[in-house]
Amino acid sequence: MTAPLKHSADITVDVALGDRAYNIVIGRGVLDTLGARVAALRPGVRTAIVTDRTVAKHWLEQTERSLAEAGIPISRVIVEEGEGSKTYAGLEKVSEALIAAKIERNDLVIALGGGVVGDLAGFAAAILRRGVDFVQVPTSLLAQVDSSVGGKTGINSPQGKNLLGAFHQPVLVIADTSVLDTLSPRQFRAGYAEVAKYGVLGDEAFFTWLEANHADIFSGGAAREHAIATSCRAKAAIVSRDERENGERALLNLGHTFGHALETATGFSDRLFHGEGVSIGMVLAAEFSAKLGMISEADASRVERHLASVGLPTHLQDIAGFAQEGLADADALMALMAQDKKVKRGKLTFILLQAIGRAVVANDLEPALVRDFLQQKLSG
Ligand SMILES: NC(=O)c1ccc[n+]([C@@H]2O[C@H](COP(=O)([O-])OP(=O)(O)OC[C@H]3O[C@@H](n4cnc5c(N)ncnc54)[C@H](O)[C@@H]3O)[C@@H](O)[C@H]2O)c1
Ligand SMILES: O=C(O)C(=O)C[C@@H](O)[C@H](O)[C@H](O)COP(=O)(O)O
Ligand SMILES: [Zn+2]
Repeated sequence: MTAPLKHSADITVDVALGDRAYNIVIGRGVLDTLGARVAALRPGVRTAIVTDRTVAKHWLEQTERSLAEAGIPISRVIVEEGEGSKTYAGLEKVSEALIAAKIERNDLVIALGGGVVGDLAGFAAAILRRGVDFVQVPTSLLAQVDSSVGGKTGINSPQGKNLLGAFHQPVLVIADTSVLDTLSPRQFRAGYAEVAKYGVLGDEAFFTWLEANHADIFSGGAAREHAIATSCRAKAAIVSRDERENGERALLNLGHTFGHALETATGFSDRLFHGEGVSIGMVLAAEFSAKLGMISEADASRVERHLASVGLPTHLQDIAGFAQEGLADADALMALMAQDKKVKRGKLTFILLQAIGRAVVANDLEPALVRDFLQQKLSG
């Protein structure tokens, strides 16, 4: 039994990317330091905050106050919440608003929100006047542990997840853990899937720690900050070694080949949040690894048990409306997975497990093997 953690002072994690390096600042209340940090980083800058309606209701005033107190001019763009904004239409809305606000090349876009706002605002910043810097202020658990770090930005196509985008690193990430207090339990849980992912893919000791400490993470204890910082360190380390996913970074995609296909099949709707798709996808990846003889059935069950124990969906049948057309159909899911960005010369790439804490990139998998596995899961 480990001693309970105490709430720590702010934690800073460096993302070591040479001239694109930046800090992730994690802690309760760090949102109030945003203005001073931005002013120090970019004296005289003007900003445009991009956020969604729900986040604006809870956190826009405090964000604007911090910037205003540092004398920073602000304009704002507010989009609808949810994946419906991570679209061509959402990108047009944000881009045109930034142009109308006369955001110049040396100004800053501030993404205040979850992964949807971060990906959307980051992509708009990447293409506005061929590239404007941006700051991530992640407000969901998922965004604090994953999407705000690493510079993947983009939007969805009706044909697949994140099919349009750019690598565009933020210049600063401010992760105020107190903003998570207003996040819904279902959204918090969805974000937890990406936390567990770091343990499953590369850190068995962290996974074991999560098994013992998840209740404290969910109730807002000090374990929460530790989990967020550990996740950010893991992602920062991988991204700094392989910024553009030529190799090792693909490990961060554990569960996503299946998960993204499921999100697309459910129309990027509330039937399945991204983290929920990752949860089911991670279990499928573990079970597929077991079927291929790479890990034991017991290890695959251990992954499933932990995710299920926090209330995450872990089976295809857990998705609302599972029996509807498209989902319970192995060929349809195979067709969706064919659009995955890891596909090379038409061949699927999967992230599989050699152990809990040791994921590997598997290229060239025989499609029939994947299809048979899916068929078995769909009818099981
Ligand atoms: N770029 C990356 O590396 C990366 C990594 C993981 C996920 N993603 C993407 O991130 C998206 C999912 O992100 P998400 O789970 O944050 O979803 P999201 O951005 O839709 O946020 C979830 C919901 O919670 C609300 N919300 C956010 N913060 C809140 C707060 N503090 N209080 C109250 N409500 C709050 C939002 O309004 C929204 O309704 C997906 O599109 C996924 O593809 C990107
Ligand atoms: O940062 C990465 O790399 C990831 O794969 C993190 C994922 O959690 C995230 O969902 C990412 O957006 C997926 O990337 P994609 O390239 O498969 O769209
Ligand atoms: Zn993800």
